[in-house]
Amino acid sequence: MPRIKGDRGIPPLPTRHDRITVPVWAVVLVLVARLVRGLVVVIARHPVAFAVVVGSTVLYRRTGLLGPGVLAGAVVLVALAWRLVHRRSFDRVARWAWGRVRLVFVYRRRWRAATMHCGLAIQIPTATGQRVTFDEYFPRIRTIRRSAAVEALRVELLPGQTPETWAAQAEALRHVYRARACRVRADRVGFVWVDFYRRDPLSKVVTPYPVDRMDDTADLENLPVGRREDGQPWLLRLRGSHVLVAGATGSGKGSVLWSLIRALGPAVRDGIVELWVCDPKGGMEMAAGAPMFARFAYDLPAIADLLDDAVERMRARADWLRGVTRLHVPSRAEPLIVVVVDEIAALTAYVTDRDLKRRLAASLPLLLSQGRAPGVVVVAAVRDPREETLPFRNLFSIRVALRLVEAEQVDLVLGDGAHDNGARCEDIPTSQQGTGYVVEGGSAEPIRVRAAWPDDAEIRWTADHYRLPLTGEVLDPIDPAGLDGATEPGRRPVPSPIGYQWARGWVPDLSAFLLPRDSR
Ligand SMILES: Nc1ncnc2c1ncn2[C@@H]1O[C@H](COP(=O)(O)OP(=O)(O)OP(=O)(O)O)[C@@H](O)[C@H]1O
Repeated sequence: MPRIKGDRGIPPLPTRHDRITVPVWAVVLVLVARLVRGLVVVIARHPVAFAVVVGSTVLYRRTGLLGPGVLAGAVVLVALAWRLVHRRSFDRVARWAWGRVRLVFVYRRRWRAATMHCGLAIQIPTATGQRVTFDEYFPRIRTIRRSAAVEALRVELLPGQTPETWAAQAEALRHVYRARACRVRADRVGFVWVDFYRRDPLSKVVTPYPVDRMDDTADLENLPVGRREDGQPWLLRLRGSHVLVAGATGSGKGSVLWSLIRALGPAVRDGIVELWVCDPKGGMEMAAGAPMFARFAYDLPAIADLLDDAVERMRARADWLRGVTRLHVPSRAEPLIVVVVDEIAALTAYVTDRDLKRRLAASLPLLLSQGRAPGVVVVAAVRDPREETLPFRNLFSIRVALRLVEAEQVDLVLGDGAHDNGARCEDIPTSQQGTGYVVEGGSAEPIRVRAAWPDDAEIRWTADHYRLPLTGEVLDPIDPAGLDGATEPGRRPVPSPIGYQWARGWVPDLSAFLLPRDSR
């Protein structure tokens, strides 16, 4: 109901203004001033283009067609030489230049109409005595960034707009600019990035990345496991994160796990990562990587033991690190323990033995809630992400949703609103295995990714090339001054004739006979 006795002023009524006579010289002066202002703005916005136009015109006037022709030839030759000598810098500049061209001739050309028809421009009616006109305000494109797959516009929001206002119009903008997909990302306050995806770099199988040169702990925060929709590598931050991969049967969960294991190869070989692998599906899926695994269990009792040991190790480490650091630094003496579980639902929902069920129900949530800081992280795959099968899925900080059967499952895996934000996992074609969406560290925006596909030969090569050190190495005793390389008190260096880590995993666990009790 409109208020009748409010404190708001009465809106101005349209009135007919007095007719004012303006001298011709004043009109001409205003027009010239506007022209000069427009010219200055164009020069300020496009200095390079302006310089090129002026330079070419001057050259043409002085030399005829010869001058510009020679100049163009010289430019082409220099560009070719540059491309041959330093392809990377050439590509960067070429991308920038082509981006400017696209900005002027594609985006700016249709920008006013696009934003007006999508409701992203603002019209304020102004009435005079004779007619009603509108003051129009258009959002400004501040910059463009271009890669092989995506063109991103940084846009300044108009008053009253939020990133959600723009996200709601992403589909309409996609059609205006004939893009394959359009997504909106929030930038710093007052700005958004509007990403127009042109090519789909995920339509083809992604070949595994070279990982040979990864020998630094920093790499554990940037493990290349596939490709992102913008064509960049999909880098996974494993140190300090638990990872959940959900997907229907045949969606390619295995390729995510194997790409991750493969990326960890150099760290496994160097002893700064230990893989503790549980395959409740009988061991067939993961057995090929056994030479890399510090522990490998494929029946429920063994898996329960493995998880109990992981909890014990986590607690001991947490006691030792308390007050020293907030996040464990992996070292050869105290490696990052990566507990890989293929089909975690087999440990949470399908266990019938009451004792095992109790042990598993205790150890898994403990690892997930407390393991991050002391360097015991869990990477798990699941087919059915419902509450009944995976009650603690929110404890995973990185969640990947591959092809899913129902749209409702998307928000279960990636968090509320992910489906509305573009994660259409139910629409992923069955032929695009390994493709999905990832949400990291509480970000609301799902990123479309595809895992690399290491085939059987590649997995065999990886397992062989990055197998565990076979000879037990005598590790330095505790170094109280430095954390890196320090040994946890109570865990002593392990000399072993057959290789300590090897003995604890694939072949029967001989540590019970070989090692003193406190070092197990
Ligand atoms: N990233 C990928 N790129 C291309 N093809 C893939 C990819 N991942 C998997 N595939 C193909 O899809 C098939 C099924 O993959 P995978 O076994 O990893 O699925 P899954 O989700 O683990 O299935 P399940 O739930 O039955 O274990 C593979 O045999 C392979 O042919």
